[in-house]
Amino acid sequence: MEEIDEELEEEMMQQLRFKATELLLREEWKESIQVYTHFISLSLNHLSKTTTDSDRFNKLQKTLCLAFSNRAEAKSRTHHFMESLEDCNQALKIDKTHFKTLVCKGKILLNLNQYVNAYDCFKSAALHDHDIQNHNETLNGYLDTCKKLEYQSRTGVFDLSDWVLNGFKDKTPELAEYIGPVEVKKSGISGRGLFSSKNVEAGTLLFVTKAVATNRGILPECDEDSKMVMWKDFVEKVVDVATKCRKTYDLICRLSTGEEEEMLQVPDISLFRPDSELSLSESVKPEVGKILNILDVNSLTEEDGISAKVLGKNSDYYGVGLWILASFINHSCEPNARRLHVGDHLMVHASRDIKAGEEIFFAYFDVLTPLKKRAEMSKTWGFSCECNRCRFERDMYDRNQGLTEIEILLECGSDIGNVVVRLEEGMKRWMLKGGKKEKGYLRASFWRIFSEAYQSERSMARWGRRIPPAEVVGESVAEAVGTDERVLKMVVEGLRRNGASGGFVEMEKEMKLARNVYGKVIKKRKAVKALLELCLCKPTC
Ligand SMILES: C[S@@+](CC[C@H](N)C(=O)[O-])C[C@H]1O[C@@H](n2cnc3c(N)ncnc32)[C@H](O)[C@@H]1O
Repeated sequence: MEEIDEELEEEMMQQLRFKATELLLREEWKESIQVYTHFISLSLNHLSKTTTDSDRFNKLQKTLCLAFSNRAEAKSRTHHFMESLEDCNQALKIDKTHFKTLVCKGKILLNLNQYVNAYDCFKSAALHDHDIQNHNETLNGYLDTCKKLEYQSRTGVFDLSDWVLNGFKDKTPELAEYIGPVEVKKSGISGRGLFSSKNVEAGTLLFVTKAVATNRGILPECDEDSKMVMWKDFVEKVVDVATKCRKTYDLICRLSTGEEEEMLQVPDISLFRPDSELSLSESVKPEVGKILNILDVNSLTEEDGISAKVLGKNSDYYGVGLWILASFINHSCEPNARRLHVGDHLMVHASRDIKAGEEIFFAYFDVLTPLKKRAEMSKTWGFSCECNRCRFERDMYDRNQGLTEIEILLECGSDIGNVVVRLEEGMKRWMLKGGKKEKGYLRASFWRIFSEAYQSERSMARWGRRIPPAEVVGESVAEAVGTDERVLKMVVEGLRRNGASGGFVEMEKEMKLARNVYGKVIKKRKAVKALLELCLCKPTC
């Protein structure tokens, strides 16, 4: 009787195994996971009873190892990386040289930014490869990738030059996660902030981090409905990742919901390092409401990130994402850092020199806009900006009528050149002592009129002699509130228009400014020049 039962059970296991393999081959991952789970549970039960017959025992162990390995593959395809890793470990417990499992585990570890551990897995796979000819190339590719990413994440040496020089036609470069000279500390602005732990020069890479999730698309004409659909999909993606990875969920939960920021804990920077402890605990049921609040406060859009428009994307492109470490950066209307989106990675670099202990800020929204507009924008983020620039400008509006008069002139449709002259002359009167930085602030706030005036031959013919050259205005803005592509374009066009371009000093000036905008991750001079030319072709916003 027992024998018949056993036979039946074996036959059933055989059928389950065939079915699971078939589903795996058809890439029906979820279904295949289910069948493998059933098979594994029966096999484990069977194995516990098969202790005397060593041949049968070994055969069963072998099929069990393969089942764990295949289920790991299916789980990794559905992004259940932690569970997949557990299955790999189970398979390797049975056979630590199991080629397929070693490769699968290597790929998961690579995905989880565990470059050294991934390298060890691929190396071990290469040692136990029975089909050297077929696998060599793939394995060598993985080994090279691990080495390259480990080097990047250790040294912070990244170079996107070749990609740029190829016109962004190659596939997006592979990037490691990297944490440079930064730490999270209590901020004088609100809650926590990210701070520089060293003196760094403009252009220096501060960190590179991969998105928890992103959602991208082409949205013509600011289509709000489609934006909503994209947002909903994005939220679902974040919840999905949080459900599948406890570590990510724990990190997300450390982010601000915008309320009671002073009570929030300051996390140690080591928590964000790619090699920080992985927790293999089972998946969690995230609090969706909490995640929603966190996403409201911390998601970044790519539409204003330079890569959206420069690095190969068109202007209708809209992308939204959550990058955890970047979420500790507070906003300033005179930022000292910029972000560059490359694929799902966010590269943050200093756009001005930053001293050790100084807080790092980037702009959450366009800061080349008047105070009123910036106040509206920060309100949508749920705060009122108290940066030096906002305080200075608020004080200016309170103290004298000059700026209000400038705004009235603009509203009345006065000649742009005339308004620029009024502003320039007003600034001489209002800022009796130098006020170089303050001039830069106001020029940044009235950026639009400067930019329109320089574009208008009529205005320049009439008012040009009383308007400072474009490069002077651009440089003062860059110094006061930092650079962006529009500032770069204004300076370079100004230099070229005045015939001042081409000399060594001017060339160096252009290159330095471009490095501040794009960061030192574009190493080759030729690539910086290519970006510069691309930026000059774009219409002035
Ligand atoms: C992405 S988080 C920045 C990190 C945050 N301070 C924290 O402790 O997690 C955005 C939130 O920080 C605060 N914040 C950022 N910049 C600010 C600023 N310039 N002034 C006031 N609050 C700011 C606001 O509460 C905003 O909702």
